[in-house]
Amino acid sequence: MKIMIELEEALELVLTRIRRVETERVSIRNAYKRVLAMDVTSQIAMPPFERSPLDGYAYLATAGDPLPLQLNVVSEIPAGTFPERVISPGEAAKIFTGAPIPTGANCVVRMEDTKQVGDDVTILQPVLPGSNIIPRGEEIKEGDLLLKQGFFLTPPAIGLLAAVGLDQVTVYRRPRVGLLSTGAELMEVGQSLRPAKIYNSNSYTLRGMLQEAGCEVSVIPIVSDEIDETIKVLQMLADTDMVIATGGASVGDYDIMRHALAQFGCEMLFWKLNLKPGTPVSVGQKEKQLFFSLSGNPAAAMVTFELLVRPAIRKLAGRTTAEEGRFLVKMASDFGKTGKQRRFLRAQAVFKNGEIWADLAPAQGSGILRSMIGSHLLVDVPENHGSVEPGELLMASWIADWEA
Ligand SMILES: Nc1nc2c(c(=O)[nH]1)N[C@H]1C(S)=C(S)[C@@H](COP(=O)(O)OP(=O)(O)OC[C@H]3O[C@@H](n4cnc5c(N)ncnc54)[C@H](O)[C@@H]3O)O[C@H]1N2
Ligand code: MOO
Repeated sequence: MKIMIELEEALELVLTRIRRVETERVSIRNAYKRVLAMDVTSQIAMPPFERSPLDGYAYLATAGDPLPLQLNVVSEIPAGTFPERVISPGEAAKIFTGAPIPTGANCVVRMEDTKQVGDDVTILQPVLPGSNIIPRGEEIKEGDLLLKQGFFLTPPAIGLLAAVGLDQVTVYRRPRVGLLSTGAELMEVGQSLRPAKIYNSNSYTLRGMLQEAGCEVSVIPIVSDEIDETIKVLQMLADTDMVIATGGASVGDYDIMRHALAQFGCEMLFWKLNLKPGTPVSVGQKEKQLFFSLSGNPAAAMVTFELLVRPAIRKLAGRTTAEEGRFLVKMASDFGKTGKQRRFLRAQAVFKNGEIWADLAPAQGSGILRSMIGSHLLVDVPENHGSVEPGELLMASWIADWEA
């Protein structure tokens, strides 16, 4: 097992082990935030017919039309009505927005530039041939590739599926993730706090992050620091794709997680990342299941979730669209960095003069959950960097899917 590796190496080790989940058919009504498992091509053109973008009159325009132009209104075409009547020279059809252009007409003049009296209309502002006609297939042609496999279905994407008449799509099933918190000091909410105990918060934080990432989550209430009990719990999670445990990850006598994983039959990929917070991460694999043992420290667990677990879930879920990129931010605060290790700092994004400034959360301790409230960014301070100065440029990434 490798010990103390770089994040990038850890990501590669983990991502090569991940096979995306199987597929299922769902109604587009239930497809929001699901991942497409098929390429979607359109069977129809959109719009399926030439149509009018405005309310007015359709007629056959020529370059030398007199001004004003007198026409005989021979039909009316509301949206949704097929125009049977062919329009001959000297005739016009009263037409409404979204209605098909009648045969024989080659333009639409807007209502405001006309005057109708009885069956006669005067065109006060004649238009050129071709004016105000939306061509068939303006947006989509038959056979167009609309969305690729791996696309994360957003509201406009689902609207697009509806626009071309698809009522069902093949998507990847939701990843199933098991979550457990270890620690003899932990208590569940709803009980009064006993001496030397704290409430379990990690299960709640991570459950939300997993649900937001589109996972089905099985939460196991608190597990003690016993290897045997931990193995029993891991057995209970046999039908999950991934298990995330917090606590018991470090070097103490009660830090049993990686030993439990190994005894359970996992191949251990690595232990410890060369970064802070969250150094003592380990990852194991048993058959198709991946196991992440994260630090019990609440902020450290969230940061390593962002850095390592989230990309793994994206791949498991079948997503292929680009991850949120990294970008330069200007530091709005200083940070007296003591250790040599690479450090990820939590910061609020502040927009000033068209630039993104990173205003650091006041407390950066691994256990300080409040530092994640209102933090939008993880700022990457390289190894051996020394203290961070205000105005300095550093790389950062968005902490996905959160709002302040
Ligand atoms: N001698 C050493 N000690 C420690 C080292 C080290 O290298 N040598 N590493 C430190 C670092 S860095 C970290 S990070 C922590 C990681 O500890 P564990 O992953 O083993 O986590 P625990 O000890 O179980 O818990 C740490 C901290 O977080 C609290 N906690 C745990 N679970 C929860 C939960 N579900 N909800 C809320 N809070 C939780 C726990 O009570 C501890 O206070 O190890 C250092 N030690
Ligand atoms: O790696 Mo730990 O989270 O720094 O304290």
